[in-house]
Parts: sequence; structure tokens; C-alpha cells
Amino acid sequence: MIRSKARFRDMALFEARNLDCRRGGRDVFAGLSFSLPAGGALLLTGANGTGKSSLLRLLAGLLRPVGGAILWDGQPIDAEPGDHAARLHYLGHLDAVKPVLSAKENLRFWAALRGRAASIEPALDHFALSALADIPGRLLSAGQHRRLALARLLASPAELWLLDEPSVGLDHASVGKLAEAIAKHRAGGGRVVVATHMALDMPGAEPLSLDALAPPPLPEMVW
Ligand SMILES: Nc1ncnc2c1ncn2[C@@H]1O[C@H](COP(=O)(O)OP(=O)(O)OP(=O)(O)O)[C@@H](O)[C@H]1O
Repeated sequence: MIRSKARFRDMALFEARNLDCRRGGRDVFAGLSFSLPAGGALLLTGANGTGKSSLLRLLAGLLRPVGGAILWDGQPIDAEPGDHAARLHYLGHLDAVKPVLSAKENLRFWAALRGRAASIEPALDHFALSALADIPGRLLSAGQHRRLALARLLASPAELWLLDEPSVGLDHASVGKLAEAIAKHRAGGGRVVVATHMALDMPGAEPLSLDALAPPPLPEMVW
């Protein structure tokens, strides 16, 4: 059972203002803005290559925009990068499960890295991993790996979850558990930004399609 009481009481806005993203010398999107209050969710959609993963990396402070700003409570996130890193969980395409550590040890390791009180057993239990707690990461299936990566979200608290295709590889029941975890996180005042091509139940989530923000196609070459 995971707790749902209000644990994040920060009334600050998390905002992107007029963001421009360029990667490998090419414009990916321009003029992207949103604001996300406590308890809010943003659902990123868009065709392959429109910049969903890039946006999540920008929001995590792992990439810098070429224009615009990302603000927490009115302050640019790069003003205090340590504070921003401490308030978020970023879950990318790679699960980063340590192969020699057991499922339980993996969660302890991640929680210790964050220097936070860990809540390992409920996190394992929520994602139906209790029976696999002592199994080394290298022996887990792809879906079990993903569930363990998701269990990190619950094992140590962070106000902002940035999730890139979190339901890839999950069975139906686990997708439901993910939706439940997100709902409880939001009910406690947490925020979430999810990029996905798949259906994920997030009532009241704000949709943000990156399709409309793609740069215009290059003019046809004339030879
Ligand atoms: N490390 C990188 N260096 C240069 N360009 C990159 C890099 N990573 C991604 N890109 C480019 O940035 C653009 C956006 O990629 P991104 O992965 O953010 O898209 P996406 O919407 O998440 O795609 P998908 O739905 O396929 O996961 C693409 O044109 C891609 O080629």
C-alpha cells in the first residue's frame, strides 16, 4: 500500500516559457510553453522525433534550451541545479538497473544516492516485486526491469516525476499500477510530466502535442 496523504505542499508553479530546442544543429521545436501547478499532470504526445524525450531532458536540467526559460516558483531551474535535481525523478528509456544488485538492493542504492529516507518494501509491493526482492537485476525480465525502475518513484519521494514512455514493456496489470501510483502522487500534491505513445489513464492531465511545434519542413532542393 502506498501513502496518498498530501506530502508535497509546494504551491510553486513549474513553468516553461517560450522554449526553443535544438539538437545536433537542427531545430526540434520552438515556442513551447506550459505551466504545471501542484497536483498537475502534463501528457506529452507527438510523432517520433518531435522532441518529447528532448523536452523531458530539458525539464530535468540535463539539456539546455537555446531559447526561453524553465522556471520553478519564478526562478530559472539552472540557478540552483542541485535543488532542481533533488526535487525530481527522471525516468528515461534506460532502466539503469544494476545487474549484480538484487531488486531490493537496487532500490536501496537509488534511495541512498538521493540521500532520502527509503520506503523500499511498499515500493516493491506496489509493483508486485516483493517475491523478486532478492533476485539480481540481471535475472529480471524486461517488464520486471521496468517495474523495478518505476518502483524507484515510490522508494524515495520526489515532487516532480518526468517519465519517458513509462509503460513500455509493462503488462496490463502493471500499467494499471503505474496509473494508480501517478494518481496517488498527484493527490499528494506531486506533479508529473509523461511522454507516451500508449494509453495511460491520467484524469485531468493537460495534453501537450509537440506535432504542432515542429519546425516547417526544409524547402525542396532545386538542382
Ligand atoms: N543526442 C542527440 N544528438 C543530436 N540529435 C538528437 C539527439 N537525440 C535526439 N536527437 C534528435 O532530436 C530530435 C528529437 O528527438 P527526441 O528523441 O526528443 O524525439 P521523441 O519525440 O522523443 O521521439 P520518439 O517518439 O521516437 O521517442 C530528433 O530529430 C532526433 O534525431
